Amino acid sequence: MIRLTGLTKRFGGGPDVRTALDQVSFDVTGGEVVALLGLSGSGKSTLLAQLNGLQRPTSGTGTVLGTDLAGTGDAGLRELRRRIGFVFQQFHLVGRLTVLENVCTGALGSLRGPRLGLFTYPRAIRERALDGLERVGLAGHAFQRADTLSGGQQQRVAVARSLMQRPELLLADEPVASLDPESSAQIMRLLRDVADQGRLTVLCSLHQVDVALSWADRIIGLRQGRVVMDLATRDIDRAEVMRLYTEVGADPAVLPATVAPPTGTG
Ligand SMILES: Nc1ncnc2c1ncn2[C@@H]1O[C@H](COP(=O)(O)OP(=O)(O)OP(=O)(O)O)[C@@H](O)[C@H]1O
Repeated sequence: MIRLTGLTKRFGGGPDVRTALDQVSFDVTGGEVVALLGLSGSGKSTLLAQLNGLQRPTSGTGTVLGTDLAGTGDAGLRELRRRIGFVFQQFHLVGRLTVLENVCTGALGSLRGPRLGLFTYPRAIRERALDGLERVGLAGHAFQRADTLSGGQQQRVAVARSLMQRPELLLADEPVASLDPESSAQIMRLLRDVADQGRLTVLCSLHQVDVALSWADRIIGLRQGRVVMDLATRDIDRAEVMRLYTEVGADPAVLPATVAPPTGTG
């Protein structure tokens, strides 16, 4: 599903060069649910942007769903992105459109030409979008303007929209950072259900250690762009994960041993 070997990403050059990812190596197998943890600036978003081909690595190799991240052209990377769902911290819904139409936009990658208005989408797409809303518990809000929903509801719509692509891999970048604890729990349960029912692989960056521990099969911890922790959640305790945040000045090389989780953690 995912194989990264020595993946490095640098921004800028000369004295201002910034290494966002430093020799990142790990594999993710199908159906795994992985939380990415680390301080602000540790490289989580950059890693997700590498995985969906939005940014190219500076060095190292990476393969996602069989696509070589460094060696594939722009068209090939666009094709890869059609197979990957993405959920962001900001939901990016179009506020003036109905909830249902927002979900339909998730299918645009498989349609030709732009669509303006719900009824310009094929009926099969509208039906699938409605099923998706049912799944996230919002079918009753289908014809409401998206900007009339709460933040938690909007994020559920965003999840339904991302599933319209029938993704093989779902990447989420701090999907609950702007939500209250109850809405956060709902979204994480939803992502877990979606992963379990669809045998979907999920990688999700998070700032909430407890959410990650109760939700993920595996935790990958980053510090200054390096993987310093890679453990199955069942083999890890909270104090160990907190070291990612507390030993701020520590050299990443001396942080908790990187332990590859056993295969089949999902
Ligand atoms: N486009 C860019 N140009 C220059 N530097 C960048 C760029 N994107 C990220 N960086 C730098 O790379 C490092 C990693 O950033 P990244 O956004 O991946 O961290 P993060 O762990 O996702 O942080 P946060 O939790 O705050 O979202 C940071 O030092 C950041 O300033």
